[in-house]
Amino acid sequence: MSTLPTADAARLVSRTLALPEGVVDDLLAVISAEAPAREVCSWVRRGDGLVGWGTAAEFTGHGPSRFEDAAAWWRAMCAGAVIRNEVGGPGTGPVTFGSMTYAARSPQASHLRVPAVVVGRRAGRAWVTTTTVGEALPPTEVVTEAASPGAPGEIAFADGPRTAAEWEIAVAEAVTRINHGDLDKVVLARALVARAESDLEPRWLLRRLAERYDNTWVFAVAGLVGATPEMLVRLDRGLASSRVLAGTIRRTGDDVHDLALAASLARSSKDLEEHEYAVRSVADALGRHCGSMNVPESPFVLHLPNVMHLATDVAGAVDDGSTSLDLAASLHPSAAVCGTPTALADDLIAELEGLDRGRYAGPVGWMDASGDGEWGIALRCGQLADDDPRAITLFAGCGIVAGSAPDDEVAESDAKFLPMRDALTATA
Ligand SMILES: C=C(O[C@@H]1C=C(C(=O)O)C=C[C@H]1O)C(=O)O
Repeated sequence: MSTLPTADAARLVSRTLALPEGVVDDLLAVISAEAPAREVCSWVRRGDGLVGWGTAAEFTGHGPSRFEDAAAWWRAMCAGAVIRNEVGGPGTGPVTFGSMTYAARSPQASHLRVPAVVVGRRAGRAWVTTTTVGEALPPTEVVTEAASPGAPGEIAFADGPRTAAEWEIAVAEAVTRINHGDLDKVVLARALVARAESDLEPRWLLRRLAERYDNTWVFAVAGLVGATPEMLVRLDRGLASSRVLAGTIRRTGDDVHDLALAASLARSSKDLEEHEYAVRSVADALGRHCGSMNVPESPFVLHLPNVMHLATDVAGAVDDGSTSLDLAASLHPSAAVCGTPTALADDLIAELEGLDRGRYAGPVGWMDASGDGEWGIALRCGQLADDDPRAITLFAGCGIVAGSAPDDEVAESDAKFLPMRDALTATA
């Protein structure tokens, strides 16, 4: 069902040039104002990362083989490529952004997208890559600040397939199944639909998200826009690392009280148990590709403006030639977004959630021709509607374990909607 290129079509031609200091102070500001919403690509954290626009090549895939098909497509595109790269290092040369569906059963497509123009920044160095499919090197792009995006105006929010009250009942049912011994943990998600007065611009949302959530990766791929705090896997010249999050507490706005809450989160047996399942699932999957691993014994508390999470950074030295997308495929779905055991949790999600997650909770990120890249989990995000430029569906989910209280989980999901809700309703 996937669109694989023919050998002829696979000839990527790409040129990467260094940009002088001062040209790119703000990656998000250089994204072309003319780019249609679905063409805007972003992966930016604290000013570093990659943005892109335009289309050199595109892959869409479905079903259980979507990761394999995407990996084969990128290998074919890179095998025939002509690459002029005067910068070097991860994220230079031709780059594909990607966003994969959470579930193999989703009717929605998984995407790889090679922008015509990519601008990157890392440790004070900036570059521009132009890519095309054909014979001749593409012309270079003049990188400048684009016109500011417009605010979306008044926003109306409506329930997704389930109201909060209906979702609470689904959570209660999940707790019953867990107490009955059917499984240990399941992650259930809910959706909200937002409709704006004016067309929604990813550039507006990205900017607002980056301003407030500097501990996250601010992403956009094929209309999926968000700010994720969770790094599924980064591969940088053989070193793989992953930031596992699970176990959450809402912030109150009172810093002293929040510190006390952070201390209680680090001691909460319910949250530590939920966290341990997620770390195990990532460490086991990554361990299959790595000669040596570093798995810290206890988590730290990651502070975000809306919530705090238990977090563990896992690392390993990859010894089997896997690319970052191969690693993302074997890590997905982790217990942070699915549950434990995986197959039972996945079945319960299908039974109770009443939602097509689409690409929410799937891997989102980028990869270069060497296979290095970064894939986060698409959380704290929204999917722009295909048929309505003013509509976006927002998603939030919570890990449910034996000690979970359904009303607390509703409040936690509300807190997880906040980054996108605030970005939509910000006035400037
Ligand atoms: C599923 C989401 O978040 C995940 C669930 C968490 C939890 O239940 O504690 C914490 C971080 C994420 O791994 C989401 O934000 O939608």
